[in-house]
Amino acid sequence: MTQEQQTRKGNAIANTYGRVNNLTSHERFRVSFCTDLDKSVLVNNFEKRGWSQVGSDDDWNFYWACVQSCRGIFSVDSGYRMNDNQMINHFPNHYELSRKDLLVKNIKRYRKDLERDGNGLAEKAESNWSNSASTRYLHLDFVPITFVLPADYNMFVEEYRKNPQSTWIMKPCGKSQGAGIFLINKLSKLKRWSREAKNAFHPQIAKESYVISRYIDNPLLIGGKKFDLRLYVLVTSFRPLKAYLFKQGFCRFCTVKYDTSVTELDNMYVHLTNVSVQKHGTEYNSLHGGKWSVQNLALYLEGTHGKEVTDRLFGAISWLIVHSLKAVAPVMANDRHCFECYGYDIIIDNKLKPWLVEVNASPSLTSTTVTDRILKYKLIDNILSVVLPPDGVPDVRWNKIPSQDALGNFELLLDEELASQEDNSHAHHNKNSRSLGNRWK
Ligand SMILES: Nc1ncnc2c1ncn2[C@@H]1O[C@H](COP(=O)(O)OP(=O)(O)OP(=O)(O)O)[C@@H](O)[C@H]1O
Repeated sequence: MTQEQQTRKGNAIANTYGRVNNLTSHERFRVSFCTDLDKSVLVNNFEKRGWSQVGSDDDWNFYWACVQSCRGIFSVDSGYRMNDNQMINHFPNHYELSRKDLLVKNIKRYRKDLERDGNGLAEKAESNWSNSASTRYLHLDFVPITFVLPADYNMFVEEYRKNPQSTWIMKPCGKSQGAGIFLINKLSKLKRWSREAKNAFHPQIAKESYVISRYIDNPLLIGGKKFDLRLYVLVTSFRPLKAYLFKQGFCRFCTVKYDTSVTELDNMYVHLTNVSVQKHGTEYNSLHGGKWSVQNLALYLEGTHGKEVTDRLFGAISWLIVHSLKAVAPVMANDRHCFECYGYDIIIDNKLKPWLVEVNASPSLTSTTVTDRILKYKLIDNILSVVLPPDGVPDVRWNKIPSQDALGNFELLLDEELASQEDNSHAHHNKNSRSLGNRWK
């Protein structure tokens, strides 16, 4: 940032403080917003609230930023200090949750910490994956076994040799929308790729790191097709953890029937559920966009597997989300100006076990269908009413306790502050767990 930009920013902040100090009523405070994303679901929501748009170098109160801008704002070099009437939609180090390699690293550390403390959650048991006995976490086993390449190459080979029949999925850590992803079922394929990618596995010269994860090759299929779940989770604080789950998630279906044969291994229309991949397929239907609401999924599952099983699955999904957040909470910079809406990608296997595939810090706000647009508009509307105080003016001094009405389609997933205020927090947790399965209805 240039000297001049810094001075302008400093003035802007001083102006805002001045305005706040003289504020006698909400009417006198015109909220100004700034956004890097030209999305109607965002801008319409801001304008509906009577907010006015300003540039990022101006005096903003609410910034819906892309992660790059956010990095700039929080960088030490920028010298930027936010005032009490400014809020932004990312935590400074959200990548601890949203980067594929860091998510796995944090979950591994979380399990180890719990194990060291003798916590029952870290209980282990012998498991039989692909007929080879190994020890697995009983409860905290919700992320497919993953290694970071090139760093963990030797560990990966060791694991691979235990189950040479299994399939693995390679994903570049810094990309999204299915870019650069491929499946492998032979070590030789990985070695060939490494040679062709010019020393991709040489730690000193590797340009990009990858994660390699066990491929969930037994996904639950509906109509013979693979799908994943996109759920939205809003976090308003990491310490204490306050998280909300949006009840209107959806399933994203592949356009081509699932097929595990080797000949289809490179067919991404069979294996990757990303809309950005599927929309290029000849079978893509732009009316429904290959999507199903999570409510439809629940009804389908209740019909095919029964209510109890369905409730248990949704309870397990909520549980998985809570523990992924707890895993990163200690390392998150808990800046009170920040909130974040994460896009959780979950695959359900044919034993109805949910697996966490990825967490997105900037879930797509592009609408591929009319239903999509309505859903995303509502999502933003509800996010705003949860993160803002009742008068609608950004203020980080607010106690962050939204009213029941303000939640809209969000449901409280976890509020550690509230839980610790309960006389018996254990009883509170059990009460919470029991209701988890019902929160999607
Ligand atoms: N371990 C796995 N087992 C089975 N399928 C997987 C696995 N990991 C990823 N996939 C499939 O690949 C798709 C892309 O994976 P992922 O979401 O991790 O990558 P991405 O390119 O970063 O996508 P996004 O645009 O959501 O960020 C998933 O939506 C899922 O369908």
